[in-house]
Amino acid sequence: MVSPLHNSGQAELRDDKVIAPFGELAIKPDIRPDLLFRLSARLQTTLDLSQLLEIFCKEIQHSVLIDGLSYRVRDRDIHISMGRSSTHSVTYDLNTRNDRIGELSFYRASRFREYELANLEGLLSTLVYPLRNALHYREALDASFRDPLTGAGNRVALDRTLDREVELAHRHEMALSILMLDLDHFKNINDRYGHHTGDQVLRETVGAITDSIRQTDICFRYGGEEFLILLSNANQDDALVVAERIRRAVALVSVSYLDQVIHPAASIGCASLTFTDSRQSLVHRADLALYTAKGLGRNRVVGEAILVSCPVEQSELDAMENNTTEPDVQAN
Ligand SMILES: Nc1nc2c(ncn2[C@@H]2O[C@H](COP(=O)(O)OP(=O)(O)OP(=O)(O)O)[C@@H](O)[C@H]2O)c(=O)[nH]1
Repeated sequence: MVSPLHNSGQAELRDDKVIAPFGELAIKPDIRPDLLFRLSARLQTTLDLSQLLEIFCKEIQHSVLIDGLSYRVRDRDIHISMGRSSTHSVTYDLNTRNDRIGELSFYRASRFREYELANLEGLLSTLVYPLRNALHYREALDASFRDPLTGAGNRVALDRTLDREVELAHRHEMALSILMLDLDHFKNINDRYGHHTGDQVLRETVGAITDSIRQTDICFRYGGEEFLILLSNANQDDALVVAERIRRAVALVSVSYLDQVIHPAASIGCASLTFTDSRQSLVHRADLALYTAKGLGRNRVVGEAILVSCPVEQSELDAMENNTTEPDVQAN
């Protein structure tokens, strides 16, 4: 499985596999063939990164004792740890010819001996390809839950996430709010400046939204120019504060078209989970709040308190429909 070690200190795997660099190695790995065989068979059984590393961590103990390991892929925001981190560690930068597949560190209370490092490196050779496949799988999975234009979560992701979050919030009696955001007069932006500019506005809007929320909150593209923002552990007051922050951030978005600068505006409706809410009723109330925000003149945030204390008649909404602000356009 593993070629002899070169003087350069790199262990090269057959085909295109390379683990580099290993440092000054003089000792060849001495691993029982049955262990290598079983390890590589077990690593073929899953595409889940955590499971893969768990299998690896458990199986290699037959050859090298470790207290824990940690795997990190910096540019993909992946960090998985298991076991304990101890005083002594050794870190490998894992690569195939075409992919950098992250850093793997092993921890132990006592120093690693040379022959143990040689064995670790031999064992790593069985992990490289399965790890690369698991990373590709995770990438594909991520992509299938993302809107390709804006990078926001798509409807499939929304359906799965919202059901789960509503159930969890009910079970643990935790607050949960959603914001329904719709860009104002977006059709005019498309009509005047073209779809390409419209697309750019959508992308920048999602950037402004994600910069305004916590990492645990999620932005989904609900429809064309409509977004649903899921705020975990946020009650109505929290949600209104976040919504206003988002509204302001969207108003600061600027997209250039020839000598003009387009500033979009957004209307936002908020709804917070009650004991009796289902996912559908929660979304429906956020939609109603959004509808009210549009009716009240757009470019504003409306919470449920307004719906309760100041119901807006349909006739009023219709009258207000004709009296609204358009996207702001400035000439340079
Ligand atoms: N550029 C671009 N436009 C889109 C996309 N998806 C939907 N749209 C456009 O979004 C526009 C939505 O228009 P409307 O539903 O009339 O809403 P609006 O003009 O924003 O008006 P209000 O919501 O009432 O303020 C339509 O012109 C759609 O073609 C997209 O992916 N890219």
